[in-house]
Amino acid sequence: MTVKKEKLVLVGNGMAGVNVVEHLLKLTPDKYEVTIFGSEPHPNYNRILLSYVLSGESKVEDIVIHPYEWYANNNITLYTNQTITSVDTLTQTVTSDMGLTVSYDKLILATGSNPFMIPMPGADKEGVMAYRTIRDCEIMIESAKKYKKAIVIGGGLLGLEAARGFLNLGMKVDVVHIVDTIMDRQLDRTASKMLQGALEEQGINFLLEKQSVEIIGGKRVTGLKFKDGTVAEADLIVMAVGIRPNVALAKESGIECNPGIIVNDYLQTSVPNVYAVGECAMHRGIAYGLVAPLYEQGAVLAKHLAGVETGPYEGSILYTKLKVSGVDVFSGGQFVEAEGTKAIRIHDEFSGVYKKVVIKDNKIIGAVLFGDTADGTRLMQMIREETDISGMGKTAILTDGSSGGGGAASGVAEMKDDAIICGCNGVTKGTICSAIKDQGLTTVDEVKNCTTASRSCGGCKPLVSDLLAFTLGASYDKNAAKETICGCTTHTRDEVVTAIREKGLSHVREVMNVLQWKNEEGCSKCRPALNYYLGMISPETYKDDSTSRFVNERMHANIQKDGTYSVVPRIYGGVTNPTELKRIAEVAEQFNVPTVKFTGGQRLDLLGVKKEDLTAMWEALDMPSGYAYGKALRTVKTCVGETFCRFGTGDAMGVGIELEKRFERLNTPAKVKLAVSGCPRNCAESGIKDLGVVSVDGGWELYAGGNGGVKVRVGDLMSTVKTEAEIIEYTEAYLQYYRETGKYGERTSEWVHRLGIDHIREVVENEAERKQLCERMDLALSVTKDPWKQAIDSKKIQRDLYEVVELK
Ligand SMILES: Cc1cc2nc3c(=O)[nH]c(=O)nc-3n(C[C@H](O)[C@H](O)[C@H](O)COP(=O)(O)OP(=O)(O)OC[C@H]3O[C@@H](n4cnc5c(N)ncnc54)[C@H](O)[C@@H]3O)c2cc1C
Ligand SMILES: NC(=O)c1ccc[n+]([C@@H]2O[C@H](COP(=O)([O-])OP(=O)(O)OC[C@H]3O[C@@H](n4cnc5c(N)ncnc54)[C@H](O)[C@@H]3O)[C@@H](O)[C@H]2O)c1
Ligand code: SF4
Ligand code: FES
Repeated sequence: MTVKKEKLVLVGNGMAGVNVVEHLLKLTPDKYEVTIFGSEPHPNYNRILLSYVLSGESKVEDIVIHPYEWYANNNITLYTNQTITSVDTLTQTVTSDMGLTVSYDKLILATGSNPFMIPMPGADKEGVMAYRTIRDCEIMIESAKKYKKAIVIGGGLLGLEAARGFLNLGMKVDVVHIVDTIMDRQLDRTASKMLQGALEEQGINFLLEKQSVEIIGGKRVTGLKFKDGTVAEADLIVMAVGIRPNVALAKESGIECNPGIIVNDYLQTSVPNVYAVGECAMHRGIAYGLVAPLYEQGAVLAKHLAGVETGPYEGSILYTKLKVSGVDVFSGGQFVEAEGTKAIRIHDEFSGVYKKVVIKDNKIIGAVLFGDTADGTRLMQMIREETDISGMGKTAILTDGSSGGGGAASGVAEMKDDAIICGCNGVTKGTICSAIKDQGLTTVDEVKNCTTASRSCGGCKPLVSDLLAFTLGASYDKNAAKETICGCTTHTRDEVVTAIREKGLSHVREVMNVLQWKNEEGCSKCRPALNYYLGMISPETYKDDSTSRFVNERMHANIQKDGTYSVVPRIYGGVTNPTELKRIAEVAEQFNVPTVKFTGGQRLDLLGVKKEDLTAMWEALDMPSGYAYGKALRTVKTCVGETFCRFGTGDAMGVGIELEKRFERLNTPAKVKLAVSGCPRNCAESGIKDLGVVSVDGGWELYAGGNGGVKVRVGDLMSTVKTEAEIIEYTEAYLQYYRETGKYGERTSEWVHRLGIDHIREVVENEAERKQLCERMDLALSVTKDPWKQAIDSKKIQRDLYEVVELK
């Protein structure tokens, strides 16, 4: 006899609701027939990670938690893009805006929150928005292509993450905040001011103690007016001033709300068989706005619905971590000192680290960390477990950053199995330890893939590492928490490079064999990387493995979205002449090139070229390849400099041409762009190039690690030199050091950030080291050949790469 399943309806396809269903499927897969309604046109996704989508670090498809197949595989009926507009609690049915009515035995309301929109005049203008959904994120990304200046109202977590995103999208951004300390709900004054300083350095402008009173403009916003009469310009305004539980549906259905949907310790509402979970729920007077508490609620609700014994949900202690790269901020528990509390503080102004722990009755009740947040999760555990710290020294409570990591140091051994290690994903110590033992996991990455712990904000990584140490004992290699080249190997970039050098390895397959690659064919991540490292280490003897290169590099042309190619001849320093221009024009005509375009790097791009025309075009052009497709030197942008400009103090064109001629064809870990400006007016944009040269009074300044692309970064001043010969020498040393220590695919902006400009300056300015680097660079440059010339001279290359084979 088959038992009839109960009908469970979930309203809200967000993080909290679907998490309950996930638990239920594990606890009692056959008890319920599940139907889910979601207003958004997407399967369940990780809202937290929207900040990474906005900042360009992730794509929308990367943040989906459960794809459509998950619903199908678990027999869940999903209605996306459909909003439930009424609940009839007597007949136990819900009805959607599309007129669909579904009955339930149990109903979960997980409708989340609505962003609070300040009701001021002009708030309905085009360009005024909230930041909550994938759609919002897409609008912000699209707007950044058209508009230049954004204002974010609200200097809380959401506002700051949005502001950082705008910077990455190339917009200028003001953050308007009502009081004089940002993140005032999470940080004390000291940490707040340190954070403000760090974010100002990144480029965010703060307008503090400002009360917004009116949004001005025509149909679309043009500015924001404040109570003090001042106005700030804006093409886009994002309101991030907090959220309100979304209770419209519950209220209209007669379910008690104040202001969130009132629930008891088992998440039951005032109406039988109706539950509420997540940001819409109000538990003991609190509506939470972070995922950790929502998952804690979900775990209790799932057990309750499964009929499994469970304790009550008694509330959560909050902790947060700002997800802005380059700043580490953590806040947890009751971080403001009050009567009866004492605090331990460490404030190292040199390294920009601030740590404060608030203590009451020998127990830690709150913490604020800035600059080094490794202690965060451990301190949270001590807060939750009310650890008695009377016997502990100050350094046992707050590490100095060098001692962290050992299983014992972080106290993971003492934690209970149900202690939550990863708040974002609600993963407990027990789950992680079982997975490590049962699945034979040895790295943090493997734990992430298997359990989802550390998948979101990453704040729990140190603790996951400690759990590996605790579970695997002496066999745990802490370095296994290292960043491997890819999933085919357990080796890091540095280990592979060392092995190539020490073992004298000479081709890609040999490296994979000797270092016991798990996947003997390698993958698109490791093969190009190995090919680069081998060439960098032995430039004279290594035979480039073109099969390990990406298609653009193999073809020496960028493939376009319609399958045609682009041809970009080199124009040194962006300086050309009538003969060259005529030739380019003639070739474009001869080969019917549909589009000829000036690039941002001051050269000409012939677009829409057929594969079979490539070799003949290069031959006709008779110009060197511009390497527009390669991880190599791309362009050297120059201004006219002292030759023509009345402000110029240096020969920008001359220096630029010399640099480009010297380093053309040089393979580098990622693409490299240079620029030379003839005076600090910087018309060649030297501040946002991998190396930017600027003529100043009495010499030249060299700026390192700039980037004007996805992650905009202003270059750091590396050195000031006197002569043009020194520019070449310093650039040689800098680029060679990048070649030798950069990870394949890592731009100089990331590399300079990782190694630190002080370190790079020390290396480059040390005469002995500089000379050695230059020698190795000269060797690398001595063997480069123009790929187009090689193709023109080789019938085999032409046949293998460029001939179109007619299929019969
Ligand atoms: C950009 C951003 C970054 C964040 N970062 C963090 C972070 O780092 N750490 C953290 O802990 N938290 C973070 N949060 C907060 C976290 O995302 C939320 O706390 C969490 O998503 C709330 O989950 P929920 O399921 O309660 O609500 P939601 O995720 O909002 O889900 C509710 C869903 O229900 C749908 N819905 C509403 N009414 C109906 C209806 N009547 N019918 C059908 N569907 C309906 C909504 O469209 C929505 O999809 C962040 C939030 C944002 C916006
Ligand atoms: N990293 C994270 O954990 C993270 C990231 C993003 C969002 N979130 C969550 O999403 C939710 C929304 O975030 P939020 O930052 O909007 O909410 P919030 O309530 O945390 O912060 C809003 C901020 O806006 C300020 N403010 C209020 N009115 C203002 C006004 N008129 N003008 C200027 N400033 C004003 C407040 O002082 C406060 O600091 C929160 O629950 C938050 O915890 C968390
Ligand atoms: S950077 Fe200076 S020298 Fe060069 S074009 Fe601009 S103003 Fe003239
Ligand atoms: S705590 Fe955020 S990913 Fe684990």
